[in-house]
Amino acid sequence: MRTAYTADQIRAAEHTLMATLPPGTLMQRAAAGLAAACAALLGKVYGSRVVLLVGSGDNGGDALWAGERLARRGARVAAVLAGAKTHEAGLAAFLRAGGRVAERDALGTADLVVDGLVGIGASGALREPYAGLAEEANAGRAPVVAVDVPSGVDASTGRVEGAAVRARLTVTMGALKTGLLVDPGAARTGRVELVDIGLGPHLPGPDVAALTDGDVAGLLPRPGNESDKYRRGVLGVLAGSDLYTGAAVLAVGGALRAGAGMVRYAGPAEPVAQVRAAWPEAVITPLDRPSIEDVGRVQAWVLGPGLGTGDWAHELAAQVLGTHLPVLVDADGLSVVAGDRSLLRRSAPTLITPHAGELARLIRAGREDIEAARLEHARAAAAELGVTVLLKGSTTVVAEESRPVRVNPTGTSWLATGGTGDVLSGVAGALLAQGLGPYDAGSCAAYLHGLAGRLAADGAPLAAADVATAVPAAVRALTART
Ligand SMILES: NC(=O)C1=CN([C@@H]2O[C@H](COP(=O)(O)OP(=O)(O)OC[C@H]3O[C@@H](n4cnc5c(N)ncnc54)[C@H](OP(=O)(O)O)[C@@H]3O)[C@@H](O)[C@H]2O)[C@@H](O)CC1
Ligand SMILES: Nc1ncnc2c1ncn2[C@@H]1O[C@H](COP(=O)(O)OP(=O)(O)O)[C@@H](O)[C@H]1O
Ligand SMILES: [K+]
Repeated sequence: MRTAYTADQIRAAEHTLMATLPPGTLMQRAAAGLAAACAALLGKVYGSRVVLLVGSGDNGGDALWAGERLARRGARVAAVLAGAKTHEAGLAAFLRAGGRVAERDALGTADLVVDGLVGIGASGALREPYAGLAEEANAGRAPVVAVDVPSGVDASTGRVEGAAVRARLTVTMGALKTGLLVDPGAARTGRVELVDIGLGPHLPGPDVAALTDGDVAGLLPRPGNESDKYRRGVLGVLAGSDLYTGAAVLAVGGALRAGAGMVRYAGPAEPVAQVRAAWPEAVITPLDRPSIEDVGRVQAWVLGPGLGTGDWAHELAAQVLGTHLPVLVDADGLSVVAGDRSLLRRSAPTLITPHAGELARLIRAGREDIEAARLEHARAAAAELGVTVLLKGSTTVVAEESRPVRVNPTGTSWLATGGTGDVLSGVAGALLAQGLGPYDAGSCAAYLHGLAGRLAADGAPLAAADVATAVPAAVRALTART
């Protein structure tokens, strides 16, 4: 598990650790790691041109002390001082080592730029001259190494208001910051390297967590010797309508590929014909009225993709959410519950899988506000609705009350195509049916779906059905790597 923390959490841990150490020790540890990472990126240190963007706080101090180390190894290091004040000891050591203070035009000839403008002490959008320097660094040819966080990215949330550095590499001190894992901030970090400064024992419980291959491999249910199709977990899928048939086919496909012992599909004539043709493995109940009575026993339900939003869908939603089984609500199912939130008041686990627009309708917020602050809104929705929330998008997050938000590290923007969400609902539903709780089912499904998306795309466009097809390969890949 990779864990990440807010700026306040980091600051508190640093405070405790610093009290046990001689002054300056942490900054020296940070600078040593930063200088080593810069040297590795440069390849050849001697004679290379490094430009430091130095803000007024300790983030600038880190940059200056790392610049000092690089200068001692023969790099030509220039510091552009952006703040009204500068870390005094860092600047003095930097100058002693042969570093020089320069104007911003030094950026034009840099081989490497070190962004030490602001770190966890930043507040609000970058002000001038910081904002202009960040943009100039982004426009240049030299790779940018961000110190702790790319300046302009909110370390605690990943929010970006205004200009922000776009780094090739972010060297972060002590522990990951939440903003490095969540878009739009995560899109600015490049590769993230963690420098151990001894903070570990002083950190509290994490703000967010990201699963790894090993975590997912450990959580995924596997059939044992004694397994049969019923014991592995049966999923019921209520999806599709005569108008929208594809959603049913894709959701059932995702579920079958994600290890359900059996998938029972129930729906009207058109999607029944399509699902039957695509998936002979599914057990099908044609519905001429909205009732789950004849569907047979299941261990979990998926409700919603392509279902429509009229009386038919409302009736099915009321019945399924009235059971004591885990239910995943997606797509049209979310529109139905947005119109009648009392349907979500139940004691069995409920996992909802909205994209930003669907969550906006559910919690009466603005879509753009949700996209800019995914974590906060997913958390707020989980608390307000009393359900587990998987918020889809460029960074998928899974929020459940009193637990760190799980931030999904896999995926590719090739997944931004119609129908991939339907596949995800099938995958997550299958994991619920196999006995995972909604928090693990949601976060493992997002992980597998993102990995399957990467395998299916492999640098080129994909269709949603390809993602379902690639789910077994994703399971194999992550198992092989652990
Ligand atoms: N503590 C430790 O033990 C260790 C800390 N470490 C390092 O210290 C970093 C934290 O340092 P920090 O606390 O000095 O804050 P920091 O991020 O440099 O910036 C604060 C200054 O920036 C300014 N400013 C703020 N917002 C702004 C804006 N929007 N636009 C423009 N300017 C803005 C504001 O200055 P002002 O404008 O008030 O002059 C404020 O005072 C941390 O990220 C890590 O790199 C490591 O060495 C490990 C050990
Ligand atoms: N820019 C992106 N980067 C990565 N994944 C994305 C991006 N945009 C969308 N996705 C993923 O693609 C899927 C789209 O789901 P959804 O919006 O429900 O589409 P649909 O309703 O057409 O199935 C989600 O899993 C989402 O996380
Ligand atoms: K920075």
